[in-house]
Amino acid sequence: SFQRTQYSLFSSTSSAMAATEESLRKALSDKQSAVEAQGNAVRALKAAAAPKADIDAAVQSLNALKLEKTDVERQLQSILSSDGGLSREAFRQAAVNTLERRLFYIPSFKIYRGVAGLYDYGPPGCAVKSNVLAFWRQHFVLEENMLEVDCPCVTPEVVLKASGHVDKFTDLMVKDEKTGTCYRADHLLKDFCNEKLQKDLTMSSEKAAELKHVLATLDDLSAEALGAKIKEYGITAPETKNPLSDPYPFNLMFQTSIGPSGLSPGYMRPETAQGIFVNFKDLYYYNGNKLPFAAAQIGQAFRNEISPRQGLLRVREFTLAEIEHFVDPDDKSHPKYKEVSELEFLMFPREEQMSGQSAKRIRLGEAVSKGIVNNETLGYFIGRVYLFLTRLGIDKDRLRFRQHLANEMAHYAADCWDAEIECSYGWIECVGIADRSAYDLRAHTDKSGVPLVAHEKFSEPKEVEVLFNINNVYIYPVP
Ligand SMILES: Nc1ncnc2c1ncn2[C@@H]1O[C@H](COP(=O)(O)OP(=O)(O)OP(=O)(O)O)[C@@H](O)[C@H]1O
Repeated sequence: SFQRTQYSLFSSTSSAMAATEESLRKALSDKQSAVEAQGNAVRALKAAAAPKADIDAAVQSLNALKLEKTDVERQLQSILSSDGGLSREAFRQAAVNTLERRLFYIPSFKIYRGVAGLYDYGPPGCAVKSNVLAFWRQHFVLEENMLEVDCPCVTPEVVLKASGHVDKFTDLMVKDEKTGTCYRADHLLKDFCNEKLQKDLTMSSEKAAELKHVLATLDDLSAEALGAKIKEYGITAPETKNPLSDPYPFNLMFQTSIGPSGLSPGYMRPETAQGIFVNFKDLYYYNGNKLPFAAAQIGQAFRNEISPRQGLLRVREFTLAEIEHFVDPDDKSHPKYKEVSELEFLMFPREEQMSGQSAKRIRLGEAVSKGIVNNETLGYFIGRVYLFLTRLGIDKDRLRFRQHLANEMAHYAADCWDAEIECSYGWIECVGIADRSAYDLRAHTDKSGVPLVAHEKFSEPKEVEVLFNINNVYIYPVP
């Protein structure tokens, strides 16, 4: 309850704050121009040796304008650091100190000075975690009759090669050119934009809009584009101010080898989903060879994050709870969709992000019928995640569903939405909901040679034409 009371101090909604901020920035830039013009007028009067009364009157209006400008500056400053009088940083520090003192969590291996991104849960932390997981299991696995599995964390290379993780599970990294310290390139750019927006009161509204656009499209930037922005804004290493290298990809998986020979490479799994995909054939059989069905898994995931920060929000080992729902690609309706279609909450479609608008309240049914959300099944899970998070106690005004930008999604994905929660670190992704098409099943079918497919029995026999390209053995089923 301590936490909820403190958070309720941050009262303004972010969209109202954004509108006020924009109008204050505009007012400040108008006042700045007026002060400059009046200053020029005073100088011109003095140069022309105008009568003293005229000069005094002009100086008086200049001073009045300066006062008005200072007033707008103060208002802008106050909304930029606004949190009801309690600084977010100070509040967070107080919360962290309390949680650590009461052993909700403890930096792992503390007596050896700890390891960044690794944490232990103490007794109350274990109790909270176990309650959250029990509720997750109840809300998703039991209420939806999902098939739960529990697979190993150590995964042979072949599985993660097939899924694309060995080649593509990377973040863009930059290095301090003198000390070699590593940073995540997009995080440095994000911090730069946020700090500028908060602290640079003289920034024009055009520049502010540009930085907001960079923030909105950050996940969309290629290594080259990120490098160009870092250079353009003169971003340097945070601690030393040394120049930074160009961004380059770093694979986040912890590598290991399985067995004593060292000949069988493996990785600590970066997600639990692959365990479900490789078991598809048996799970489908267990489900009576029928679609749709869902499988779920709760377990540890490991990511060698470049520079873990933000406490428990970005760590190197964490518990993931994942669901894979398998559906007929030609029929993505959901029998229980009606149960969630009337829910209304904050959604942030990609169009709004690109044009610099804020998230808005949309009825889920409307988002699906207008095609903003790609299909009913995806919409159903967005609704279920909304119910899960709000029943867990998340404030619905600090919860939004943000659609991935086109390039942010993997090429095979049809649509992706992140549930984001606004906390003292800003909007943080907590759940990812994606229509991944049949990419993973197809990839494991190709690599393993075991067909991970479902069959549909038509009520009437159908005649289909199949074209064979003998050279490449491509098969084109004609619907
Ligand atoms: N290092 C981490 N520590 C804690 N939670 C994480 C970490 N990485 C991802 N998550 C959480 O796991 C969920 C699923 O992971 P997903 O693969 O979608 O993340 P992601 O999009 O790769 O994350 P990001 O791009 O922020 O690194 C995310 O929604 C996020 O809440």
